[in-house]
Amino acid sequence: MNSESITVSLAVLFLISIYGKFSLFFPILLISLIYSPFFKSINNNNNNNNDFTTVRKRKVRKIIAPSVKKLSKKRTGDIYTVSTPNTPIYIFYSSLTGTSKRIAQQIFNQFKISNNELEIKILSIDDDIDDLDDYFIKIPNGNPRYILVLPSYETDSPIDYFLEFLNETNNDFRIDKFPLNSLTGFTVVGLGDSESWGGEKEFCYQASIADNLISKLGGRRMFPLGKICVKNDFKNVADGWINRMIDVFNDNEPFLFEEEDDNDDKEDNESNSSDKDTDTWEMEDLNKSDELPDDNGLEKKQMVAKDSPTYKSLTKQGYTVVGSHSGVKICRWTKAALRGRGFCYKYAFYGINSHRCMETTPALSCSNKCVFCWRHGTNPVGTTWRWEVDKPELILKGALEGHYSKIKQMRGVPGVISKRFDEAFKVRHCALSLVGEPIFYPYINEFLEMLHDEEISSFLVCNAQHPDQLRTLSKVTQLYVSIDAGSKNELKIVDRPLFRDFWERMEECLDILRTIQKNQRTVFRLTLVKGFNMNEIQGYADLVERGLPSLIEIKGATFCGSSDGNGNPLTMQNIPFYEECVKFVNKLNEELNRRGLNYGISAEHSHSCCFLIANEKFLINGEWYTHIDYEKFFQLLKSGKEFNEMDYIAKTPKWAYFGSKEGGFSPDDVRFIRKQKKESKE
Ligand SMILES: Cc1cc2nc3c(=O)[nH]c(=O)nc-3n(C[C@H](O)[C@H](O)[C@H](O)COP(=O)(O)O)c2cc1C
Ligand code: SF4
Repeated sequence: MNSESITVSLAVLFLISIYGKFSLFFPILLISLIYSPFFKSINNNNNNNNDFTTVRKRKVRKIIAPSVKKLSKKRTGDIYTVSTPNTPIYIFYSSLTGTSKRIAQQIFNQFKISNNELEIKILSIDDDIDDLDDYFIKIPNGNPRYILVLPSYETDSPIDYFLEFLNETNNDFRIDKFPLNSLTGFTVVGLGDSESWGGEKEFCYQASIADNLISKLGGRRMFPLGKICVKNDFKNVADGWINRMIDVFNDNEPFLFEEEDDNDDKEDNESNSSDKDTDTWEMEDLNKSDELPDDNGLEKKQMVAKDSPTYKSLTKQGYTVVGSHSGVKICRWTKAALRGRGFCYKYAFYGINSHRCMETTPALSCSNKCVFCWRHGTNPVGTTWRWEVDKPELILKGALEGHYSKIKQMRGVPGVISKRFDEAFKVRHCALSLVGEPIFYPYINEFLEMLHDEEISSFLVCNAQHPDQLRTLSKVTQLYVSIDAGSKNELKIVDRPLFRDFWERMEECLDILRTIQKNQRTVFRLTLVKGFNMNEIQGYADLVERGLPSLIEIKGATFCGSSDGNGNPLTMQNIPFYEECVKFVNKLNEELNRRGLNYGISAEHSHSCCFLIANEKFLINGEWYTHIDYEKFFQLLKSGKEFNEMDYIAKTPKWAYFGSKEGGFSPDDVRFIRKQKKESKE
């Protein structure tokens, strides 16, 4: 306790003691408050000791790095020397606009030049690491050394998720309190812009938080946190930090590491406040923008703020960002249908008019990082909603405006059919499946109701990771869950889920489909990726048996860019051929029938390598009824009565049948094959 607090406390004590009968109670209360952890933490936060050899107070732990020697014990705790043999080095970085990636690469190259023998790896936290647990909970062998290169963004970015992960690990009682103890050591370098974000809690603030959290998780700081401004003598400062750091890492000189003792807590707390707070950073800084505080008193960021790199990346890819977390994009089938060049597979399977369909999402963030997803590295990820929330009215209005403005741009395109162009200005279908996870949006039910009020059908796709939201989801025209693999191992590889209990979550979602949501028209969507998820027929059949969906859509993955820097590791080798997909579909159908589950292959859209297996309740008198009577659906909704998926079925046209000569291509349209493709076919 410092002298000011003692003076204030004595004055307050004196005043209170003049109240006769409370004279004993208040002084006792005040004294206990002064010694309480709350007062202590306020007091401690005023101390900004940045000595990198000390760490925050914590329980004493077993030191398991082999090269740690106890030097002495003093009142504040034990002091160790940690020698730095040539253990492997891991350079982690996160980068939205490339600067941190370049610095990480420079560190990698310089280490290589200085010591060719060194085992050294460079990893993008966002793209190369499927599971953060593998590096920040279970540590790779050999007591490695970690170097983290982190930019700071006041707007939401993948770094927020990384910091959230470190913070959760720090608070998770199931996990070893000091998982980073087996590292030989670590250092962090932050990149930021001190001209625009010069405040103490702004400049490189996320690197500071990471540095603090890694230390709390048991990491031993081998070199002080670096903060480099990209606008201010950038090259010199960066070179200086990197050179000194590499010298220190290579010189094998032991460094000091101090740890606090938990035995004489009270005494230490009282007398050593000055060496407790190496960190002036608290978790509130994770969310430090000036937006509305949430229920926990934390401040919230926008998911995709207008000035963020994510916004730029999404708009460059043709998305219209609506509000701060929703998006709309005109689909290539919508354009094709406007030009009479064919409808998407949903026209063949369910009668969706592609030119009257809007593809949108009220939540651009996702809790997976699927290998076949067309989103590119910068997209927001998270397991909980940590952003500002936009109202459903704003989202629907903005999405329709964005969609119509893109339709308008099509007016001069050769071949646009005027009737379809007119119709396109009254959207009839909404595919909630663009990127991200629509069910994550806190007002998804209100949003659906608004769509239905406008007589817009809703096809909602979810990733089977949010059972709580699925349980309370209201009626949709068609409810999808993505089933991206038939086994836990494959699902982890394909979806790269953020949830640790991703498999159990998926199983729970399937149980919900079979029970609570049994009246919905449910669809499993399988995306086949060669070399990833095409073998586990038994596993897929188990999942079908568990969820009992009305329909199963099976689609060969489409190629959406190289693995070069966009977080998508697929190449053309992973895209299955039509015949390979047919083989898979036949096998799955046979397995379902073998188990006594009545499904049949009903339709196909060979053009996009897409197939439909349907429950045989949709096969009436030898004819398939997988199409939807949309009018009927809205009538039923308005009636307020209970209804199920069989109440709004319609007949499937023969040209959409599996094996038909049209292969699901609408006979009203003309198939257009791009010149290049045509030539290669010929
Ligand atoms: C939208 C936006 C927000 C930023 N916010 C901060 C900030 O809060 N603090 C800071 O020090 N730098 C901030 N910066 C600067 C970046 O951290 C800096 O440009 C960094 O080099 C980016 O690294 P990267 O290219 O690896 O993504 C911001 C930059 C942008 C574009
Ligand atoms: S259903 Fe999907 S693919 Fe078909 S038009 Fe709509 S958004 Fe495009």
